[in-house]
Amino acid sequence: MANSFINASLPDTSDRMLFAVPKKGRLYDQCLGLLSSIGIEFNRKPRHDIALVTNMPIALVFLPAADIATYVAKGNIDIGITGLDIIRESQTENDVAELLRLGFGKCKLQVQAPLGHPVVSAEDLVGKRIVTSFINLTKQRFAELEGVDPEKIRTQVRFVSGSVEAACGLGLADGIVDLVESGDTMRAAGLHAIDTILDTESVLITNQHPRFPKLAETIKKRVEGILTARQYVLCQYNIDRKSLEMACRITPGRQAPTVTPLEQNGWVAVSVMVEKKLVGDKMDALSDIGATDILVLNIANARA
Ligand SMILES: Nc1ncnc2c1ncn2[C@@H]1O[C@H](COP(=O)(O)OP(=O)(O)OP(=O)(O)O)[C@@H](O)[C@H]1O
Ligand SMILES: O=P(O)(O)OC[C@H]1O[C@H](OP(=O)(O)OP(=O)(O)O)[C@H](O)[C@@H]1O
Repeated sequence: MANSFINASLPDTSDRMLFAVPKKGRLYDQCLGLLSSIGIEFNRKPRHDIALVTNMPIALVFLPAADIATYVAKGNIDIGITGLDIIRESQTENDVAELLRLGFGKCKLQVQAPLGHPVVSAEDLVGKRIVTSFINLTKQRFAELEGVDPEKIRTQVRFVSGSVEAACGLGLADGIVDLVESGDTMRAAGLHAIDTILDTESVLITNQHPRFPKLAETIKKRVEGILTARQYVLCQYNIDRKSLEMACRITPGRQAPTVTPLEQNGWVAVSVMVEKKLVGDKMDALSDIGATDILVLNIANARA
């Protein structure tokens, strides 16, 4: 059960859903962008980690991404955004409900070793020294490799809180486990990836028993609408009715295309949602079967 913040210098959050957002780091900008696109308005005073939303009964709580899953799991926070890696590392997956994958903060948790060394697979690091911020996931992976329980592994797994990639160069580790997106940080440290433990991205989570289930559902639907709008475009074109069946096979839409008769005899106008990443191919194919006036429009928001 979430507690309100009881402190005279803090705003009264007792009647508000507490929504945790990373206070800095890789997910921060994307989260603020998402909050703005779902219509959440707030004023955050400098150095304040709680901000009252002005147009919904919500209080935003800015927390380290690494702590958000734990707060949500324990019920101190009702809903939040964090990384899948953090949920798994904090072993809270059974205590939080994953509402939506958000499509940003995508990266891999990988075992890495110095280039030019004989270590070419994670098995080669069994019994050696590993440094990481992801102690639990690392121990689980080496437990699998060693065929024992995580607390019985021979591999020495040591925690550092950041700049993990420096550990091998400084002589503290034979290998590391850390997040990799572009691979630039890894390569700059003279490392290469030898195993992937997890593919991660940011997720919207709630407590299993949220205090404000209707409001949490509203947030989920709004976010879903924005994700759909980001993923799809609206494609409009004209086509001879004789080719309509073929055109509908090319652009079946999410549900079905909208078809409107044109004044021009035997022709129809089609309006249909198309996945953004496929739109070039779809336009080529439509053009090949004689479609004309093919237009592609961005979708600002959507609701199923
Ligand atoms: N390079 C990256 N690309 C994409 N997502 C990332 C990347 N690095 C981290 N993330 C995601 O963002 C989350 C927060 O990581 P980030 O490095 O921003 O932490 P932080 O809050 O700044 O803390 P720290 O001070 O420990 O770095 C990670 O758990 C992961 O889900
Ligand atoms: O593959 P890349 O695109 O180079 O990204 C990977 C880096 O990003 C993260 O750190 P971040 O830069 O967020 O800072 P941190 O080391 O302080 O956590 C992660 O810990 C890696 O170091």
